[in-house]
Amino acid sequence: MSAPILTLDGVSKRFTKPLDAASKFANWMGAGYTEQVVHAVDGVDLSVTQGEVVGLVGESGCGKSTLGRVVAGIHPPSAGRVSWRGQFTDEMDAQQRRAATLAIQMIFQDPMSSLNPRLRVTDIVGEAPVVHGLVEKAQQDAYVVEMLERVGLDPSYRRRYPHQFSGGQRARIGIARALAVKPQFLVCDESVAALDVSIQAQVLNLFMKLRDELNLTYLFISHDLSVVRHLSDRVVIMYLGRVVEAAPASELFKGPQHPYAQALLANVPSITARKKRFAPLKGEIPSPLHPPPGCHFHPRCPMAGPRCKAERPVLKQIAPGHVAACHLHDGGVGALAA
Ligand SMILES: Nc1ncnc2c1ncn2[C@@H]1O[C@H](COP(=O)(O)OP(=O)(O)OP(=O)(O)O)[C@@H](O)[C@H]1O
Repeated sequence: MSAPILTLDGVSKRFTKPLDAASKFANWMGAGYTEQVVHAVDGVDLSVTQGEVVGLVGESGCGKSTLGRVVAGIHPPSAGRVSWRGQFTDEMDAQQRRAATLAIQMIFQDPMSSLNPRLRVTDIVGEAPVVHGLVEKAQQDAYVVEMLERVGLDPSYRRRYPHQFSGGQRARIGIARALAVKPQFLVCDESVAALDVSIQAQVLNLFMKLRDELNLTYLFISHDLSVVRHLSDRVVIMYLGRVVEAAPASELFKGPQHPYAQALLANVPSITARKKRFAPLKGEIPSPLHPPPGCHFHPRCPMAGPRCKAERPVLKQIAPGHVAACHLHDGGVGALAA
């Protein structure tokens, strides 16, 4: 296997929030709460190789977008390190950081809110490559035409504004804007979630065509397991800020090993129609303000034992390229480690 181009090593991201009304009231009663800390991402290790499509899945609020933003350099990690093409991002000089920022682009869910409504498409797509010196000002228009053609948009519409396009076309404008700075790695955050199913399929096909044409690598964030299954070489499952299982897509969908992954897959009718092997997921995801101790999933896990309440499971290899963080695969859930 080739060397990874992106590596996350124990990456965490915490956000501090001011006290809410309930906590302030509790303080008035003497509770002594200080600021609240959201543990959005908690000690994630991840490597991605050139040309890979990694699907990142999990319930709402588990930290997928935050992790994607750390990868794209939008959020600095609170702990741990990110390395891009063998170099730690916190050791890069300004020029190297700029190159990495251009190389890793993020495509967001809602193109309407991520495209400036006051700019014409030609400026949305063409400004950044000129600002970053990738294209001469005199070449900007021809370059925009090339980018729009690449994503399947009629370039004669380039003087229009975002609101004059359909949802699918706006998604393509967002993709053209990202491609215009010649990225190598795309973080797609729910990039097709807002689209009708038939348009989704077209945009997913475009992502795959671009991968082949431009040798792109993807971190594809989605809550939709059917989309991820269709697209990904490897799937990473997150629960409350942590990776609980990662495996080649075909292997994961055939035989998920972590009870959370099993429950998540059981919730997808298209995957479980023929075989009802696992019980669907029950209960609410706990708050990342107060994650449960030990295995974060233990309050909802049908297999949890005393060890799960006390000890954080680590990722263990189950098969080549297949890891899961569950005590069931690491000595059992029954007794506390000595
Ligand atoms: N800037 C921020 N400030 C404070 N809390 C944040 C911030 N960004 C995210 N969070 C919190 O971090 C946690 C993880 O959020 P995140 O958006 O990464 O999850 P997600 O899995 O992408 O969810 P969704 O699928 O709903 O987008 C949530 O509890 C969220 O409220």
